[in-house]
Amino acid sequence: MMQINKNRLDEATEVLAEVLRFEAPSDAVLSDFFRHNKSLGHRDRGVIAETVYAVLRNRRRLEAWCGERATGRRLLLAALIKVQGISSRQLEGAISATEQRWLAERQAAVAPTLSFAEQADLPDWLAERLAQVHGEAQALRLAQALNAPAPLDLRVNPLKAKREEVIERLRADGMACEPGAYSPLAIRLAEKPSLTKHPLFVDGSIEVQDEGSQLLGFLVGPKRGEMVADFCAGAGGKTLLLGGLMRSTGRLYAFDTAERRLARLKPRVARSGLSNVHTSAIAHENDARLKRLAGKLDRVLVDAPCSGLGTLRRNPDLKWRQSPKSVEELTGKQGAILAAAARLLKKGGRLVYATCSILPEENDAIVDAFLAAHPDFKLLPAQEIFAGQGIELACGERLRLDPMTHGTDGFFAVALERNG
Ligand SMILES: C[S@@+](CC[C@H](N)C(=O)[O-])C[C@H]1O[C@@H](n2cnc3c(N)ncnc32)[C@H](O)[C@@H]1O
Repeated sequence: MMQINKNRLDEATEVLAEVLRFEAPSDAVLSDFFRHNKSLGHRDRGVIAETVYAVLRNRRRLEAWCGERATGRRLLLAALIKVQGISSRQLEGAISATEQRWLAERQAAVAPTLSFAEQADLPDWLAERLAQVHGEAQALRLAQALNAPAPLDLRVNPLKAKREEVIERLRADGMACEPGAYSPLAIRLAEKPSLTKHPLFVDGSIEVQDEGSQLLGFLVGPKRGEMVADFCAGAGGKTLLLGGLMRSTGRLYAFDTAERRLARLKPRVARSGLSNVHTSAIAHENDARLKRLAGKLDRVLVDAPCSGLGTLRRNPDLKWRQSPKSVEELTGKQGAILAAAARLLKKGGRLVYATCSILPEENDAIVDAFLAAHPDFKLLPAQEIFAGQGIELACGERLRLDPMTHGTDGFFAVALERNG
């Protein structure tokens, strides 16, 4: 049972006020806060982060429960009681007499009637959009799965270790874990221990990566000796997997427009033991540096910048930070990046378009428009690509993953082959 005290509650109140301004990603606001409050111990940090995230995940239901004047502080108290199962007695030493009276009054009040969007704990626009796509009942189940915390998944680096050995070692170290359901390299932990100092992490045998994200690497399916590009590599979660599947042979370009993100890839590449990765910051998707690669690559992954709404389990703030307007802006970029990346492929080469979004406008709509404008590309059924690697996943042509059905984050991906 979580231990709450006055200090933890006051610190959480302070950082939540900053988080609820939604000017920066919540994980960045929290890390910054902890960096400036070094006296907080590991446990304090855990409790504060968990409670802030409980508010972000359940904000609409908690606001309704609080009634009028749902301040950040009240939302925290509501989250402790309604989400984290703390009793008002346990809170007595941590809160004022006025707050105790307010809590007692709210607990005695009749439960409010919730709208569909409040039940789904999504902004109205997103709840409506998901209901249009899936129908209300299914949209509600999907929302509930997206509003729950994610498990911790690891990916084994095939250059350094075997999955069974890693599982054995983690279990010997007291960590309950199971092989992933789909990715041959995935391990799912029962809890969320900090692993950054674990010898297997330090020596590059494991990385933290959602199992769904791993499946995108298998859809690219690069072979030894090939020329491959990870066009939107970021900090390189997928680059590392692609490099491992290539057994560190051939050439793997990691491009991104954000130099700071690419910089975070460097130490990860060093740990992984890969020697085939070439990182390069580009100014935009039509950067002149890409010209010399036109028509030369065997495989290109476009892990496009997207709303991230498939990752609400890990980034619940995104549902409050995205809007129809931000999604529209992203769709323009996605189409342009896909068209530019396609030029790098040689005949017979494979292009994978992927997002961690659950919105058709960022997914099918982008691929359909691309296929209409590029008759020299055709879809390769994702299910067959997986089956060829011994991965059983009944996904048909286009891969759609979601936490409700697969226990992974929400992802969309298609594989396209250049024929002309
Ligand atoms: C979904 S993230 C990539 C995550 C990364 N592949 C991973 O697995 O960790 C999308 C990335 O696209 C990058 N990006 C945005 N615009 C771009 C462009 N025009 N060309 C290439 N990359 C771009 C962003 O900086 C961001 O790192």
